[in-house]
Amino acid sequence: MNISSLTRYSNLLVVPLYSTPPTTTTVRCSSANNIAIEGCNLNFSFVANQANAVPVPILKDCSLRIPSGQFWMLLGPNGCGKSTLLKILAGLLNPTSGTVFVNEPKSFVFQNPDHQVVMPTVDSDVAFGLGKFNLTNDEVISRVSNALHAVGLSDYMKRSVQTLSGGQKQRVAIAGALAEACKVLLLDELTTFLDETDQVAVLKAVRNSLDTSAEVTALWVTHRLEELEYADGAIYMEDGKVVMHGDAASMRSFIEDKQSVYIKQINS
Ligand SMILES: Nc1ncnc2c1ncn2[C@@H]1O[C@H](COP(=O)(O)OP(=O)(O)OP(=O)(O)O)[C@@H](O)[C@H]1O
Repeated sequence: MNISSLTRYSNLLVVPLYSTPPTTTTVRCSSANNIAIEGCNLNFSFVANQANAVPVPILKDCSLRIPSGQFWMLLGPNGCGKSTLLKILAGLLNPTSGTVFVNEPKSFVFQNPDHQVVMPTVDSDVAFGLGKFNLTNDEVISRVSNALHAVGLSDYMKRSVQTLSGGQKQRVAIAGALAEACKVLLLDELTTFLDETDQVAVLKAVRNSLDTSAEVTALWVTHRLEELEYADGAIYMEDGKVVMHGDAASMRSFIEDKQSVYIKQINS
């Protein structure tokens, strides 16, 4: 199922990146108009249980800024806070402090492909969210067909969703968001449950969706570093903090440096 048109956002705040020390990146809030996703000084804490109401900090002063029309990845080890940050950007969680701006409409696609599809056939699922737009039948058909084309599923229009692979279901969910003219796709570890062929197909579908429409921006949570080759930029988190924020080439060398330090440590 797509959660589309989530409405909570703060005022537009924006930000040039300023020069960065070697292992951390800081994003400063100011103003710019080509930014699709922005978080400024986001903190988030959970209260673990009512008996012990001491908040546990999960996100620590996280800032990020993603230009319109780009495919960015949110990387980092298990438990560092990626999904929490994504849910705050989606409006599914409220930050303890800090501000968020995300272009509307936005759509959140979940990790489990079986939670994505609600209708019996591919075309009816993609059309599911279009009822609110008061479109003619021809407009609905055109939107569904263009969206399925963008994700490489033009030949699947009349297929039963029950017969789709996990990756195909993810692509149907993305097509549903595109059909609704969604401007921001927030994608939470979509490749976790998929085999390698499906993983690549979903990545290519997102890449192609952005290449087809300059209006769409995507943020993709993953811990698979090899997926970086499809991205324009990336954010690397550790222990609730954003430690690197930059284009894909800078991120690759940052991660290679990190890996070589780690290899030296385990060999010494
Ligand atoms: N509802 C919750 N209550 C308490 N702690 C939580 C809750 N949800 C997440 N956490 C904790 O917050 C931290 C960050 O979790 P999050 O799911 O954002 O990390 P992640 O980087 O997405 O991890 P993964 O890659 O394993 O999915 C973890 O330590 C997790 O245990």
